[in-house]
Order: sequence, then structure tokens, then C-alpha cells
Amino acid sequence: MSSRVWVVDDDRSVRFVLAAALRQAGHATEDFASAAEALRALELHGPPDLLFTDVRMPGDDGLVLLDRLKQAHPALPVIVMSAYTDVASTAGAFRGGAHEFLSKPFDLDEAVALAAQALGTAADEDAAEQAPEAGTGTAGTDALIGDTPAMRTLFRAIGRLAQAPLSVLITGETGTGKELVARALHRESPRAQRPFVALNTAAIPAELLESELFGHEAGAFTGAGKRHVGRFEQANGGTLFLDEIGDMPLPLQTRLLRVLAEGEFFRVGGRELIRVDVRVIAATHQALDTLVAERRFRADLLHRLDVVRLHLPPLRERREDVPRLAERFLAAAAVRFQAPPKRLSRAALERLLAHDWPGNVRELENLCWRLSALAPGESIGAADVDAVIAREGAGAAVATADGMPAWEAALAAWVREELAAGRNDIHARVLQRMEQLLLDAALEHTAGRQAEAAARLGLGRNTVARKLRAKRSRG
Ligand SMILES: Nc1ncnc2c1ncn2[C@@H]1O[C@H](COP(=O)(O)OP(=O)(O)OP(=O)(O)O)[C@@H](O)[C@H]1O
Repeated sequence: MSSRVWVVDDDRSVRFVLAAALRQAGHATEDFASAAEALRALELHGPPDLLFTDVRMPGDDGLVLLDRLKQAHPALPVIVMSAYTDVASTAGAFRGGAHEFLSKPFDLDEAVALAAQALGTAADEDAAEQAPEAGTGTAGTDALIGDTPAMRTLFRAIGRLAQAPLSVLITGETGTGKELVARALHRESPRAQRPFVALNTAAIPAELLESELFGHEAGAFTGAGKRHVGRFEQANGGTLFLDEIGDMPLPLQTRLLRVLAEGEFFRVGGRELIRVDVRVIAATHQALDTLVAERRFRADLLHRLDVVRLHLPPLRERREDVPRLAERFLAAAAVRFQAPPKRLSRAALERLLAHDWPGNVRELENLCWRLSALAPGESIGAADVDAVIAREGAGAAVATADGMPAWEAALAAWVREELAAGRNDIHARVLQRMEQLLLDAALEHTAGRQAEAAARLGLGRNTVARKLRAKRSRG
């Protein structure tokens, strides 16, 4: 028996082609130009077997329709279609109980295949759909930008996964947006009102990591003055984001695995058993499977963390996203600098599109900040981009064979020379010079704005003012 499939969309051409394709696949179709029309038909004829709906329509939008349908007919599969594939939209749809989210423009074969799949699984879907709750999705400044197929697929996955308390492993090169994805998963989840706690495993010395994660009691070890509540406890009820998980030392991996399995632990030096409810999201730029093969990462921990894997493609594989990302970053810089946003000339944009972006989105973001501060006019030219890229390259490309940045190697060589030459006061001279370089670079970057430079360096405003005064008095 053919299934009854309804298509709700205010765009006549979408209704026409989608209904035609579905009919060709053997379904009985009806189409409606608004949510109100569909709801009226629902009252008169009862529910169809499957419904496709657009989101943005005059009158009630598709998510309101979804909500009404799900209240009356929880088991009815609904496929939400939209030209706006951002995390807030996909998460809103899945939170409302959508079966699937279809990005417009879509491939008709894909839509028909989806219909077949939804109709096939509809019988298994029980009424225990998640209750719709207040939308927490925002298009704030930390919204993920991306319009390429890979990013749209990712947004759908985030929207769907945000509802499930599963462990997620986010992979991708440095600067591709892994932390932003973790934040989006949290923001769109039922845990959104509870804490999001991030810990970069690589940034914390191995010997402190355990107490950072699980906390410690006063006097647990030398230097443990007061009781310290660890990140796991801080994240209770919410999400713990473990960045660079591949850098976690093996003994700690064992402990983490146990805590994840049991949901409870003791603080370092503690006797009280602490129970927590934490969703763990881990991220890595390393190939964890290789680390497992090399016995540097526990296979069982990988399985525990890697229930679902989200991969972020490098920026060079989604260059189409460069213009919108650049526009966002230039706008953000303009707000910060309290100046009108600079615009990219066509030639400048071409330069950006041709660049390889080894540092991914973060590199683009830094570049836009530099361009905002350094490019002289309101329009950014190709030469401005070339100059900034050349400088970034000069700084980043040079490293010694063992990965030590060139400047560190040069500093070490210089210190050895000074020592060999019998000179003193090396520490004070280096610190003074370093400070000067930091201040100069930050002030250049912020076009002379001291408060901004202080914030970027992580220093207090008064500290920077004082250092500048001291520098001036030294001449
Ligand atoms: N799709 C995106 N849309 C908007 N901004 C983005 C996007 N991806 C990354 N960014 C921005 O780029 C910067 C780097 O992103 P993020 O810190 O999430 O990367 P990461 O992959 O976690 O990096 P690392 O591996 O170095 O920790 C951040 O400032 C983030 O806001």
C-alpha cells in the first residue's frame, strides 16, 4: 500500500518538485502552502504517514507545526527542511522531535531515500519523544559558521547529538573549531543551564593534571594548601570538555576510564566518595588510533570516549566558508576597535581563498584582527593580505627539527653565548627585552590601544601603563 506523504512549504516550486518525486517513488502525496492549511487537513483527514515541512513560512513556522504535530501524533515522522543550516536550527528541529533535518537546496534522490528510511523506521519509533523545551539556541558571536556540505552534515549531527547524553570525540586539525563544537553541543543540550567546563590536557603539567581533574584535599601533597574542587566536580550536571586528550599520561587515562565507568571518584588524598553526572566531550588533533597502536593511548578509553565521532574538516577543504568567516571576524574586530568594519576587496578575498590555512579558522581569525589593526584604509587590498600572511609565515614556519620554535632555539643559543662570554645579568636583560617585544607587538596589533593590548596579553591595564612609563624613562 502506498504511504501518505505531506509536503508543507510556502515555496510553490519546492512543493511541486518534491511532491512529484515522492509520487514517482510510489507515495500518495498532498501539499500545503502553510502550517495552518496542514493543521486543518490533519483535523479533517487524520495524520499522514510522513510529513515534510519547511521552517520559515508566513504564519506559524515549521517548528510550531512540528510541535503541534508531535503533541497530537508523537509517532508521526517529520522531516524538517530549511535553507538555514546552523546549529540553532538543527538543534531546534531535533529538540522538537524531528526525524531528520534536510538542508536546502537538497538532492531529490536524497529526499526520496530519506522518506523511504523514515517510513521504514516509523513503526519502531515510540511515543517517548523528548518533550519540547524552551529553545536555547542563539545566533550569538560563538555561533558556528559554515555552509559547505561537510559543515552542514556536522551541524545536523550536533543538533541530533545535543539531545543524547552520549560521549563525543571531536577530531580535527588545530584551530578548526573543536572547542566551538563542544560548546554548541552543550548549549543545545538539556544541560545548557549547567556548567560547561573546559580543560586542555596539553596545557597542564602532567603532575598537576590529576588534581586538576579530580580535585584534592588540603595537604594531600606538598603545595596542596587548601581543598581544591576538580573540574569533574565543577562540571557536575553539565559538560566537561577535555581538549587534547591524546596528551593525557597513561596512568591518568586509567583513572579517567574508571571514573567514566563508575561515575564516582575520590579527590586526591580524600576519603569522601564523590558522585558526579557529567557528559564528557573529548577532542584531539592527533590520530588516536595510531596512539593506541603505539600503546600510548588506552584502547578501552578510546572506545569509551569515541561513542560518536565528529570530524572537523580543515579550512582548506572548505574554502567557500572563508568569506563569511572573514566578514564575521572583521566585524568583531571593528566592534572591539570601535571603528567601522573594514571590507575585503575582491583581490584581497582571492588571496584569502588561495591561501592554504595551516592554522585553519584560528589563523584566519588572527589574520583578520591584524588586517583590522594594520591595513590603512577601510578597504583591504591584496597587498595588505600579502603583507600580513608573509609576516605570519615568517614567524610560524621556522622551527628546529625537533619542533622547537625558532625563536626559542635562538634564545637558547644566545644565552649559551652570553654564558660562554662570561657576561652576567642575563636573566634581567632577557626579561626586559621580552617585555618590550611583547608590548610593542601587542600595541602594534591593537593600533596603540593600551587597554586592548593589556587584555590581549593577559595583563592588567595599569601594569601595561606602568611598564610603558618605565620604558619611556629608560629612553
Ligand atoms: N565554524 C566557525 N565559525 C566561527 N568561528 C569559528 C569556527 N571555527 C572556529 N572558529 C573560531 O576559531 C578559533 C579557533 O577555534 P577553536 O578554539 O574551537 O579550535 P580548536 O579546534 O579547538 O583548536 P585547538 O585544537 O588548537 O584547541 C576560535 O576563536 C573560534 O571561535
